[in-house]
Parts: sequence; structure tokens; C-alpha cells
Amino acid sequence: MASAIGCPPFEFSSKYYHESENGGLCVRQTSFFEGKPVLNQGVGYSVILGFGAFFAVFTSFLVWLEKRYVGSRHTSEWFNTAGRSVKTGLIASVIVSQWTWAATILQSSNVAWEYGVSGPFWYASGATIQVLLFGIMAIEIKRKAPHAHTVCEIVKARWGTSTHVVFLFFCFLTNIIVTAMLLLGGSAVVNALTGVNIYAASFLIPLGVIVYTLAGGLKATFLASYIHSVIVHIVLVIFVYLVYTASSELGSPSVVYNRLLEVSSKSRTCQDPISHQGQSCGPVSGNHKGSYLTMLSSGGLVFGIINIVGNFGTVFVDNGYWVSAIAARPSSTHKGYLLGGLVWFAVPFSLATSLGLGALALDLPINENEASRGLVPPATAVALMGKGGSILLLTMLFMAVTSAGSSELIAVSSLCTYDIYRTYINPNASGKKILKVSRGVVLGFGCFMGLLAVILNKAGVSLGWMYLAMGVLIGSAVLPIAFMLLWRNANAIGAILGTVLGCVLGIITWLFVTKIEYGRINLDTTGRNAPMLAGNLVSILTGGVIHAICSMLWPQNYDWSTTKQITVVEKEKTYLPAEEFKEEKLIHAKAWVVKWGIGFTALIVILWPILSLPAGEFSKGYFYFWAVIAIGWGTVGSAVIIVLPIMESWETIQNVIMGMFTNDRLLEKVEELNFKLQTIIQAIPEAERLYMLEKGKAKKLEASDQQAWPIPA
Ligand SMILES: NC(N)=O
Repeated sequence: MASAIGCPPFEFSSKYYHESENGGLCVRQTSFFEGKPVLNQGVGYSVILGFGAFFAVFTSFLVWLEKRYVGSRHTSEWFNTAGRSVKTGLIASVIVSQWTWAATILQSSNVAWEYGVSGPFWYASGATIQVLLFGIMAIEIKRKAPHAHTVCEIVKARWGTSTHVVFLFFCFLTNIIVTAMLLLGGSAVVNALTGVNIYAASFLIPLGVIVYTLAGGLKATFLASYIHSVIVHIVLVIFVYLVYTASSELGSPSVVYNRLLEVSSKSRTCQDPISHQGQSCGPVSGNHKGSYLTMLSSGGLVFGIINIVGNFGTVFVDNGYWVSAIAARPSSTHKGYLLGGLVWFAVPFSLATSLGLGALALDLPINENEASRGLVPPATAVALMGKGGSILLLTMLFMAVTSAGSSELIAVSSLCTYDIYRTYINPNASGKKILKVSRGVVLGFGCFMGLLAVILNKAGVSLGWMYLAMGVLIGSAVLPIAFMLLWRNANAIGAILGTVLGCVLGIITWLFVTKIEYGRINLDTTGRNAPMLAGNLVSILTGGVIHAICSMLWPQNYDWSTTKQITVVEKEKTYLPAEEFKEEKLIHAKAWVVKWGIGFTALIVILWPILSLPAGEFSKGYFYFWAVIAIGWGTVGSAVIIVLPIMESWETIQNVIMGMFTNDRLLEKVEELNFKLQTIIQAIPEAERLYMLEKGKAKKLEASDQQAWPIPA
């Protein structure tokens, strides 16, 4: 039971308090980790290097199996687009792992620790809607630029060289920001939990990723992403159930609820040394009744708005999402993005509702510096499970950082290859040359990733600061990039002016508000909510408004003819039915994703928060319901993302297993025969037409046979 002035204030957190030697004062531990790692360095190096090596070998092996037994040809097109035939489940799983950053795991719990229940909600909803809405762009790529490899290729085809250069700059900036956040979060947690040198961690984490991305390109990152997603979701489910059902310290929504009321109670004494500046203690400023159990939180809402703006930038301006859309088969694109978004919602929401609120409910002595470095969830994991918890958290984080990192590698590699090398240096580059350049960039950017993290760590930039600042820097490019595929009158000059001026005005506003509010400009003051909110909003809105005004004054009236003329490097034989590419089908898919994408967006950023406002400070029953949603969403989402890709690819998996256990020589012959036939078909287009015709007839015959002679149950 809590005591207002006793020491310790709560029995359940007594180990974090002691009485001072001289005056009998109650002293709270100044930080949770106290600079002492929970695990030894050997474990840290084993996780980084062991998992890195395992995934490098295993993923390369999977790619080899696919080449050998499924017959994929490893051309430059395949390296950069995975054959443009990836199905819904795998696309959804790729989106989930690509969008699960270190920040998703760490920063979401940080905002739970700062604002209570509203933090995880705003983190999750404010970063899900971009993925849902990007489904619209994804289907538009299929309609308007079916052979593109990157977003900037489309920019160049529509608006020319100057705009191309501007957007290349913003796309690279996005990749650099995302990569920096991955490594800042990853290296901070590895360092805090294992004591591995933070600079060594920054260089070693990307190592395994570079190897498998080099070996297998986009398909390798997709396969690895699936495995990473599975691991992330298994650990997620373990933590959620631990906090709300299994742990002896918490173990039920009711205990968490009572503890959250106790730790924020008005009667709690929070003066130094019973609690220190920057630690959670007593009522929360800006929250209704100072409670952690309310959606009426001004801090939570401001974070939510900044989160929405910043994440529009890191989806729409990150070439990685365009590459995934390009890789998807047309009938899977929109469904993959919608499913991916809905499943991803659970990662920050369920995890931070468990580990973030868990940190508060355990009254952990986490300080502000630890929280902004992303150390809230590791602290809860350690408090609840000891070393086991830290290993699980470390594993989850490593999976998130490496899979999102590999997607960034491919995103940068395809920009350098197609938008710089093929566009400005060697327009007639052969497939072999393109492949070589792609691999060179993967290696180069992989090494640069490590260097970047070292520089940022040295400069004292934290994950939390970077996360809030990203929208100021790249938000201005969001609306112009969306207009590119959605608005025929959007023009080039507006795109350039909007993007550049929006960014400059966003930065000026950000610094100006910092100066006015806090009197000085430094990493601490620029990272506060008010300047970040102002900078983020000015950047995204000015970018869009300037582009819209210019386009209304000088409309382009474009018909997407030049974007449709973007060419592939090697003509690949597609195994997809012609039906997949039909305009009516794509328009139908677009209507579907517009309806569901906008519908779910309205549900999770407008309806849900509005409906939860009348609850004020949650009652125990309301919190129970909230926790059940977090547990249920996490469980169902995890099941879907683990099982669906396997179900969809079951035939391919069977083929590979059969191939592995049957006569290799026979397979080699079939492969050779297949290759010869492909060559003949490519040389004689008429042969392909006849083949498709016969195949269609055979399918129809088979279907009618089945109707006439149904197979008995
Ligand atoms: N991907 C994010 N915003 O966690």
C-alpha cells in the first residue's frame, strides 16, 4: 500500500529506494540501469554476430533454394523488384517488418511512460494510417508506372531533371534519417543491456544485413523480413501476456490499473531525493486529473500530431515503400498494405500498453535520459524477467533493426542504381552492370550506416529527438509526392517550390519557436513538443499548399504517358495471368483500398479517440476492455502475419521440399528445358499468345470437369 512520506513509498518498488546514511532521508535510485549492463559483453557480441551470421547464411540459402527449385533467374530486375509478383501475405509481413523500427519498440513505450494510455494509442494510430493510405499510391503505381523501379524514376518521367534532383535529395535524406534512428536505438539498447561499446555495436549490427542483401537483393530481404516478423511477433505476444496475465509482479489489468492510480496519486511526495528531476512521479502534467489512465492528455495529443506528420514523411518519401509496392503482384498490392498496416498497429499499441505502462506500474526509477534513449521497454523486461527478459528484448530489437535496415539498403541501392547510374551515367547499362552497381551501393551504404550512427552518438542526438524532428525535415515532400500520382494538374515548379520552401520554412519555424519559448537553441530545447509541433505542421502544410497553388495557376494536365514508358532493363517472363494487369481490375482495387484505407483511417484517428474521451479517467472496467483490445489485437495480428505467408506459398514450399528430395539431375534437365522454352517464347511472341490461349482453355476444361464430377467430401 502506498504511504505518502514513508520509505519506500510503495512496497512493490522498495528495491529502488534506500534510506540515506546521514539524515534518514528516503532516496530513490537515480536511474534504472545505473550504467551497469544486465548481460555480459559475450552475450551482446553473440547476439549481434551470431544472429547476423545465421541470417546471412540462412537467407542466402533460401534464395539459393528458390533459384534452384522454383526457377527464379537472378537478374538485376529480380534483385531490385523481386519479380513484381509477391503475394499479399508476404507483402503484409514485409510492410510490418519494414515499418517496425527500433523506435516502434522503444519510443512507443517512452510515450506510454510520459503520457500513459494515450501514448501507445497515438504512436500506433498516428503511424498506421500512412501505411493504409499508401495502399492507394501502391495501386496507382501499377496503373500509371508499371515498369518503374523507384519513386524518383516516376518523378523524372513526369516532371523532368530539376524536380528529379530535388526529390532524390529528400528521398536520400529520409533513408539517412530512418537508418540513423534504427542504429541509434539499436546501439543504445545493446550498450545498456550488454555493455558492448556503442560504436562497435553501430558498426556490427548492419554487418549480417549487408551480407544477405548482397547475396539475394530484394527477395532476400523479403524472406528475412518474414522470419524477423515471426520472431518480433512471438516476443510481442510473450511480453503482452506476461504483463497482463502471467507475471507475479503485475499479471492482470486490475493490478496494472491500481498501480497506475497509486504512482500518479496527488498525495505522493516527489521532492528530491525521494524522486529526482525527470523521473516519473505523481500526477502527469497536461493529463486529465494528472492520471495515466486517460485519453484527455495534451502531451499525448501533441505527440500524436507530430507523429502523424513525421510518419507521412517516412512512408511516402521513403523509396523502400515504393519498392515494396513495385515488387507486389497487382492483385496483392492494396490488400498487402492494408493488412500490413492493421497488423503493425499491434506492435506499438500492444507492446507499449504492456511494457511502457508496465514500467510505470512497477515504479521503475527510469530517468529522462534513459527514456529518450529508448530504454523504457528493456527496463520493464529486465524488471519482470531478469536476464531472460533482456535477451528476449535484445532479440526482438535486433530483428527490427536488421529487417528495417535491409529495406533501407535496398531503397538506397535502387535509387543510386536507377536514378543516378542508369539515368545520368550509363543509360544503356546492361543487367549485369546494374546488378554490380546495386551490390556496390549495398556495401557502401551499409558501411556508411555504421559511420552515421557513430557521428550521431558523438553529437549526443537521441532516438527521441530524431523521431520528433523527422517530419520537419522531410514532411514538405509528402503532398507533392502524393500529387504526382493522384493529380493530373500538379506541376513541376510547384513540386520544387513546395518541397524546398516547405522544408526551409519548417526549420525556421521550429528554431524560431524554440528561441521564443525557451530563450536558447540546443538539442534539449529543440526537442520539446511545442517547437516540434510548429515545425512539423508548417513543413507538411506549406509544402502541399505551395504546390497546390502553383498547380492551380499553371496546371500541367498530364496523362501519365511518360511514366508508362519507363523501361525495364531485362525483359522478364511474367507468370502472372494477363487478368492481373487489366485496367478495370486495377480501378476496382483502387476503389477498394480508398474505401477501406480512408475508413480505417477515420476509425483509428478520429472515431476511436473521440469515443474514448467521455470516459475521462478510465474506470477499472474500461481499462480492462482497453487491455483486452491490446492483447487481442496483438494475438490475432501475430497469428495472421505468421500463418498467411506460409499458406499462400504452400505450393512453392512443397515444390522446394520435393526438389530437395528428388533427383537433382532430372531437375537440372527440366530447368534447362524450361530455359530453352522461355528463350523460344521470347523470340516468337505469337508462341506465347498461343500458349496462354491453350492454358486458359485447359483451365476452363478442368473447372467444368470438376463441376460435372465434384470430388466427394
Ligand atoms: N515506424 C514507426 N514510426 O515506428
